[in-house]
Amino acid sequence: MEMNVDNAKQLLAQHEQELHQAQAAQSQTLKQDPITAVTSAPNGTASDVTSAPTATANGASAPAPAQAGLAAPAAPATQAAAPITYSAQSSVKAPVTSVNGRMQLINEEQKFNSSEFAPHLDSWGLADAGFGYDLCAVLGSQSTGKSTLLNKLFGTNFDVMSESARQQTTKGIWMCKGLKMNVLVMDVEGTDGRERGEDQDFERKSALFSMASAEVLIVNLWEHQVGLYQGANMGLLKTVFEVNLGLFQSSKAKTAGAKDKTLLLFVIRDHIGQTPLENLSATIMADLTKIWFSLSKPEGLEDSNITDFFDFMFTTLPHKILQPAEFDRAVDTLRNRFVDPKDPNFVFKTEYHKRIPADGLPHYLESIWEQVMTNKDLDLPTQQELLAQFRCDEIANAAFSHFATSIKDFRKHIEGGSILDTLGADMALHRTTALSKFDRDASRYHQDVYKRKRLDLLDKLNGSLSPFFLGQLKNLHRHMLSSFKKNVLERMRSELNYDFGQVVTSEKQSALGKFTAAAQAVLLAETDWTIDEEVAQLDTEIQAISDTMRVEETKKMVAQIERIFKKNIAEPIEMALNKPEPDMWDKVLSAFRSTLEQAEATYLRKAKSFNCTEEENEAALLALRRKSWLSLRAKVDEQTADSVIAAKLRNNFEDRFRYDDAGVPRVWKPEDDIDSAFRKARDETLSLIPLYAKISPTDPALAVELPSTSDDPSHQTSVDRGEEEPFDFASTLTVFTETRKIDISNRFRKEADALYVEAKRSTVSSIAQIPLWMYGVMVVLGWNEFMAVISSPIYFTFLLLLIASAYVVWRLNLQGPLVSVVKAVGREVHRLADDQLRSHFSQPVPAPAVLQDQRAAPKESKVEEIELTEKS
Ligand SMILES: Nc1nc2c(ncn2[C@@H]2O[C@H](COP(=O)(O)OP(=O)(O)OP(=O)(O)O)[C@@H](O)[C@H]2O)c(=O)[nH]1
Repeated sequence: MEMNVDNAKQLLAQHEQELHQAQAAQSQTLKQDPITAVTSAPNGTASDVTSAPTATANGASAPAPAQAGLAAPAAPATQAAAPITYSAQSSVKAPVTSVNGRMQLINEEQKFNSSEFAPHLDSWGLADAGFGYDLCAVLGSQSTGKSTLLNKLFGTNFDVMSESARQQTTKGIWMCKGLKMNVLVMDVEGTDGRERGEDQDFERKSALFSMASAEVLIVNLWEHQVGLYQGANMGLLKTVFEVNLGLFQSSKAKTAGAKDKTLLLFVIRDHIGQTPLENLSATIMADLTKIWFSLSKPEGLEDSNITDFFDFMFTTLPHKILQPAEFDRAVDTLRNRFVDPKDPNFVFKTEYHKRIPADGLPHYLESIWEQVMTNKDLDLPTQQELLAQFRCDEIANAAFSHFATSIKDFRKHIEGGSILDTLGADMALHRTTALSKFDRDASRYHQDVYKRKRLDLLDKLNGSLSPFFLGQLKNLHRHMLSSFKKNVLERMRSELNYDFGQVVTSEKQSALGKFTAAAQAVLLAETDWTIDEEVAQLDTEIQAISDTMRVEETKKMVAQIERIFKKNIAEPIEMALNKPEPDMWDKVLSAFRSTLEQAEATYLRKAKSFNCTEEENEAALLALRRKSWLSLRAKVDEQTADSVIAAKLRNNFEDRFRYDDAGVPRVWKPEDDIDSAFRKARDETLSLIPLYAKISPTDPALAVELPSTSDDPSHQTSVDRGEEEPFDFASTLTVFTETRKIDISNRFRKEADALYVEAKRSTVSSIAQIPLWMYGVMVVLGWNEFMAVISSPIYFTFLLLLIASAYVVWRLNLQGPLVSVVKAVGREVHRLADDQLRSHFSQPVPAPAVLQDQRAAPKESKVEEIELTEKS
C-alpha cells in the first residue's frame, strides 16, 4: 500500500505486456478455487491465471475455511455437503441461468427467475435457515473488479472478465451463496457500461433493487473515481436514493415510525495510498450529503438526513495486480467484517436485517423487483431523449402555432351559429398539415420521444379542434330542431288529411338522418370524439317537441269534438225541455249518450294517428266526458234561465188554461167555471218545477255517472288536462236549488194570477151592452140633423158622393193605400207647418232707432246681429 506512484505505473506497463502472454495460458485455465487462486507472480505483478482443483460435491477437495481465511459461523449442517463448484475464471459466458451453484436471479431481459430461486435456496441449504442468513450486493461501474472481489471475499464463483477483453461480464443480477457462510451474495451488472450506452434503465432498477433488498451494499469504485460525479455513480445514487425513499422508505417511516437501514460499504480499489482513506471518505460523504439535500423527498421526510436511512463504511484495497499480496491480505481483513460478529466493523448487524425468513425470500425479492419494474420515477430520460424532447417540443410548437393561425377563422363562423359544410374536411387538412410538418423534422430524433411527442401534438391539435366540432354539432342540433318543427307545421298546414303520427315520424327520421350525416362529416379519425350522445340528445328533444305538438293537436282535436258535440246536443235538449213530460230527462240523457259515443269514437279514431298512449287516451276521454257533460249542463242552464223557464211555465199554463182540450182558444162565458180551470192549470204547471229541478231519468239505465275531480288519484292531473275548476258530478245534477224553486213558483203564481184576472175581465167586457133606450135618445137628438141633410140637396149630394166613394174604396180594396197617402200627406203638412213656425220665430224684430244706429255703426250691429242669432 505504501508503494511509490512511479513504481506502480512502471509495474502497470509491465503488466500490460504480460497480459498478452497470459492469454494463451488463460485459455487453458483449469477450474480453480478463486480464494486460493490469486498468487503473486515472481516479479511482483498479479496474475489471476492460476488454477485450482475442482471442488467436489462433498467438499473434500474444497479449501478449508481457515485456508481461505473464511469464518463460517453457524453454517447449517447441510452446508458442508452443498454442491459448491468453483468455476474457471472464464470470460466466456454460459447462456444459462444457473451455473455451478450460482444462479441468474434477474436476466438481461429484466425477468426475475422465480422458478429457480427456491430450488437453489434449497440446494444451498438455506431453505430452513429462517432469519439465519444475510444478504449483500455489490454495485459499481462496469469492470471495476466487483466479481473478483466477491469471489475472493465470499468464495463465490461469479464470472470475472478476461484481462484483455475489457468488456462487460456480468449481465443482469447473479446470486450465489458464500462458501461455508450463510451469506447470499448478489453480483450486479456494472453501471455506466458501454454495452448499454445511454440506457440507464437497468442500472437504475438493479441499483434500487439491491438497495431495497440487501443488508449491506458494497459500492465498488476505483480510487481515481472518488470526487467524480458520474464515475462515482453519484447521479445513479441520487436517483436511486430518491426512488428508494419514496417507494420503500416513506410508508415504513410513516406507519412504523422506524426507518429501514442499509449499510453502504464503499470499497475503494487500487488505492495507492497517496490520499488517506479519511480524505477519500470525507469526499464521498460530502458528495453524498450534497446529493441527499438536492433530493425531492416525500411528504413527512423532508427534514430527514441520509444517516437516518444509511450507515456508511469505507475501506480501501490495494492494487490487485501491482500489490497482489497486500491485496489478498486486505481482502482477508475485509472478509472478517462479514464473518466475525466480534469484529468491531462487523457488517451484518441485526438492524440491517430485513426480517424476512429465508423461505419467504423468493417471493419477497420478486415483489421488490416487481415494484421496481413498475416504478415510473426510474424512467428518466437519456441525453438523446432530452435532446429529442427539447427539439420535438420546439418543432411541435412551431407546427401548432401555424395550425392555430389557420383555424382561427372557424371560430367566428361557429360562434355565430353558422354550419360550415366543409368543416370536417378543413379540420382534417389543417391537422394533417401540422402533423406532417412535425413528422418531417421530428422523426429524425429519438423514436420513442418522437412518437410520444407526436401523440401529444395530436392530442393538442384535437383539443383545439374539439370546440369547433362541438360547436358545429350544437349549431346542427339547433338547426335540425327548428327545421323539424317548421316542416311538421308546414305539412300540417298544407296536407289536408294528414296523419299527425306519420308526419312526425317521417320528419323525425329525416332530421336525425341529416344530423348524423352532417355530424359524421366533422368526426375526425384518431380522436375520441363521438356523436352518439348528441344524436341521442337530438332524438330526445325532437321527441319532446313532437310530444308538445301532439298535446296541442290533441287539445285542438278535443276542442273541435266538443264544438261538434255542443252543436249536436243543443237541439235534442231544447226539444226535450220545451216539452216537459216525465221522461223529459230520459230523452235528454239518451241524446247525451249517443252524441258522446259519437264524440268518443271520433276521438279514438283520430288519436290513433297521434300515437297517443293508453294513459293519454284514458285521460283525454275522461276530460271529454266531463266537458261534454258540462256542455249539456250549460245548455240546460240556458234553457232554464229565469226568463226562459218563466216563459216555458207561462206557455204551459196558457196551453192548459186558455185552450181547451181540442186546442181551441177559450172565450170565457159567465157560466164557465174559470176558477177550477185556473186551479187545475196552475197546479199542473207548478208540478213541472220539481221535474226541471233535477236531472233524473225515469229509466235508471239511462243515468249518467262520471267521476268527480275529488275522486281522481291526483287532483294535479285534472289541472294538467286544462280543467281549471274542480268537477263535482253530483252537484251538476241539480238544476234548481230549493230557494230557486220557491222563487220560480212565486213568480209563476203572480203571472198566472194576472192571466186569471184578465180572463175574468174578458167575461165582464163581453157582458157589457148599449141599452136600447140609448138608441131612442140618439134618434130623438139626431132627428133635426138627419132631416137637414135629407132636405138640403147640397148636403144630400155630398152624402151620396161620400157613400159612393166609400163604396169604391171598399170595392177596390184601396183602404191601405188610402191610409198611406193620408198619412204621408199628414206628415208633409206637419213638416211644412213645423218649418214655417221655426223660421217665423227665428226672425228678429228690430226697433226703428236701433235701425238708424245700425246704419251708423254697421260693424257693431253686425256683432249684435250675430249675438241675437246665436241667442235665438
Ligand atoms: N487493477 C485492478 N484490476 C482488477 C482488480 N480486481 C480485478 N481486476 C481486473 O478487472 C477485470 C474485471 O474484473 P471483474 O471482476 O470481471 O469486474 P466486474 O466489475 O465484475 O465486471 P462486470 O461484471 O463486467 O461489471 C478483470 O480482468 C480483473 O482481473 C483490482 O483490484 N485492480
